[in-house]
Amino acid sequence: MEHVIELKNVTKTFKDFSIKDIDLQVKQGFVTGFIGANGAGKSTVLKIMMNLLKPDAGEVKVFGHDYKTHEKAIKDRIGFVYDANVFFEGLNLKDIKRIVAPAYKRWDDTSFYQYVDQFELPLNKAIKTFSKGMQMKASLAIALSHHAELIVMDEPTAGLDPIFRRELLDLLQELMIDGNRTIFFSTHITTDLDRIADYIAFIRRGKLVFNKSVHDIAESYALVKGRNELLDRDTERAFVHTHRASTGFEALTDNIEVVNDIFGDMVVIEQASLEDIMYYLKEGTHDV
Ligand SMILES: Nc1ncnc2c1ncn2[C@@H]1O[C@H](COP(=O)(O)OP(=O)(O)OP(=O)(O)O)[C@@H](O)[C@H]1O
Repeated sequence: MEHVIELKNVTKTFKDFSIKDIDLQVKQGFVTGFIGANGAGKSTVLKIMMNLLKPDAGEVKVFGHDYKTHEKAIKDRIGFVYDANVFFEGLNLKDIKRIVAPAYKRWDDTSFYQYVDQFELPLNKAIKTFSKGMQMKASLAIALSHHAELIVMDEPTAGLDPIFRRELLDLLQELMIDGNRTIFFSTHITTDLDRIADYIAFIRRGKLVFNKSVHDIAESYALVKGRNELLDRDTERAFVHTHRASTGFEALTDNIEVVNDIFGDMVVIEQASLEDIMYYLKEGTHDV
């Protein structure tokens, strides 16, 4: 099985927003980061992947199976982490463990208590008294304690302090040593992705712009800087988006060869960060 998650032509329409015709395949054994501006549709896609939301049209397959026939078997193999209150607020972590553990075939108590210890979580305090970061850690401890092959997370590092954030990324990297595991997570913190992501999926206004390896992204995109006089209607076509300032222009290209042909050494070409790519593609003039 090459792809653990496959979305085909997935569409979901809300009153003021829609997910349009999403085709997305998540590769097994890799970490894929899911990025996009606020309101681009990341949580909606994650919920569709988790069968918490039904698409209006299209196909969703996880581990090659359909939720209609294999919901329990699929969920057994996924650890899902998100920041909304998944748990009954009045309960403590011990109670929650008692409720959740029997639902999983491969629940591992030792692992659970190890994470509780490592994340310094109190077992007997009501979840509603937990800080946002502690709630995320609790959600993680549960998700990681049943040997999930697929870990799906909605902004797992949001609300975490920088030290724990780094520890979490290290932990996720350790989990990936088992070559069968797959991680798919959304984030706004692109430096997290620089640390651990193999693939990046980028969504803009409900449409998937790309799903590429970090290597391909580094090869495809570049930031170009030069004097404004170099720009005209023709030369500007080499760019996805151009930003002019009084001191000169800065632009994103997805075709470095063409930029080299047109401008030669009259421009400076630099590697584009994920943040640059997100910023320029947000306003981009054409799809890629
Ligand atoms: N149940 C719903 N009913 C109506 N509109 C919804 C519903 N759920 C989400 N939306 C709308 O869909 C759009 C996308 O929301 P979504 O939460 O998927 O974005 P996101 O990319 O996860 O954003 P953020 O980065 O801010 O968390 C938003 O405009 C939101 O208001």
